[in-house]
Amino acid sequence: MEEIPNKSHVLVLPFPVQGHINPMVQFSKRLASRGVKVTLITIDSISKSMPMESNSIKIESIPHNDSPPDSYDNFLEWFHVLVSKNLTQIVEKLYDLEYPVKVIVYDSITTWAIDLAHQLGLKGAAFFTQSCSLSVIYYHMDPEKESKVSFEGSAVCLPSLPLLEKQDLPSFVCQSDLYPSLAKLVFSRNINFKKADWLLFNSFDVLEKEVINWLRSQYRIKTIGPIIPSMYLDKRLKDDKEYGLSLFKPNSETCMKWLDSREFGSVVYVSFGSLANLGEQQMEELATGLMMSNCYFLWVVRATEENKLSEEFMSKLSKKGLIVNWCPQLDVLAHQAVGCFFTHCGWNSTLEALSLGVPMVAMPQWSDQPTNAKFISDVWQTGLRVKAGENGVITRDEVASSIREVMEEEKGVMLKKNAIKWKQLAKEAVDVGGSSDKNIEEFLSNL
Ligand SMILES: O=c1ccn([C@@H]2O[C@H](COP(=O)(O)OP(=O)(O)O[C@H]3O[C@H](CO)[C@@H](O)[C@H](O)[C@H]3O)[C@@H](O)[C@H]2O)c(=O)[nH]1
Repeated sequence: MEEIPNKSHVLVLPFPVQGHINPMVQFSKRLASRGVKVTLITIDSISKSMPMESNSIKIESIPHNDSPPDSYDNFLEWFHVLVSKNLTQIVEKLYDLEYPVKVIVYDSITTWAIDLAHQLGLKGAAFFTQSCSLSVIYYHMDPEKESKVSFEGSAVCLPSLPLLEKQDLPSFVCQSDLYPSLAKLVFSRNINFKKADWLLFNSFDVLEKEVINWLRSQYRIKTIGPIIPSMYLDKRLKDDKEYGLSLFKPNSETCMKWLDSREFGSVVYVSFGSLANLGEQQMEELATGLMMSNCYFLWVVRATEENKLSEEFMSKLSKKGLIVNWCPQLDVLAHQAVGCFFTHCGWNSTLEALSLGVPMVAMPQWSDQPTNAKFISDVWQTGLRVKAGENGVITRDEVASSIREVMEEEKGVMLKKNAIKWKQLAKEAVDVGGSSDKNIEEFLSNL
């Protein structure tokens, strides 16, 4: 029987930072591959600096005269104002009888988008760029909630989650005084549970089974991940090798050439994502620890962080390592020379490592990363977590010994075995008929 085309038009509105753009652009491509029309809404400073490399989705870019503010909080407010001013006009411009705009898929952090969607007579789907576990923690520990759970003892027990110690909790829970307005904003994501028409999570059922079951018992959530370019997992979308909208320019050729000349499983790939800033002392310990591990390493140090590397380290670098400002991370993780990923545990990096079967050394920094590290080390058992010294700094010895444990010791063999198991399960989730695939299908058929 011939399939009836789904003549819907979906608008996708990511919060414009790399870790949020990647999964939402990728989700857009997944939808477009099923015949719906998809328009990604972003801002000029993003679309102009890096033209989109996908012709399956259209871009609607909002012009702005001023530069986006540097601080995260101010940026969010600035983005809110800009979108509010322009959204009606964009929706009117996209008016099409044959492919009517039906829904806005918005970043769960921009909770105001659900009201805008509803005012325009559209549905709103909140897209969560972090794990389901995070949402359950935020749900129970929301300071505004009357029956909130507070962290007092040495550990907290929340429904469906493993026992969480202080070091496993998101930074906004333990250090809310450190980032008060950002913390408020993070917890305000809970509004999505009340208002959104759909709740879409970049995760997959078996990965966070208990947590997802608990969330499902309360809300109609849909898991649609891991949402990474098709060529690395299910290979269903032809030529889908990159997310497509990179805010940093990767040194692809240098990285791949360097990796090609290394032996199987001999390289540690090190990256802290697009936002983290390590202190100078921590950079020094990390740099020395990498040298001491005696393994080859490919380290992404963003241009703004490079001045933290000492001359002494740089003078010895070429014997063991390569530093680049940005790399094609998926290609790197998929390379046979890479034996482990030394990571800050951003949710995308975590999912990418799981999907490509790469064991990890977890060195979380803030936000959701400590909880992701807990799952990596204790639940999925695909990595080790470094232990901080008394002043909170991870020492050179700790860096070197953790790497050696994953790269050379018996424990590393077990971690690799588990990593391969998760790779297979991730593939099954997104393959035709898999749990995430079915959820995307269902989302579209109910538009
Ligand atoms: O050299 C690099 C380094 C990273 N990446 C990509 O950039 C993304 C980074 O995302 P993520 O690992 O999630 O880290 P952050 O950029 O730090 O992401 C922010 O957003 C995530 C999703 O909300 C959160 O989980 C993180 O804690 C938060 O810091 C990934 O897709 C990587 O593949 C590259 O392509 N090249």
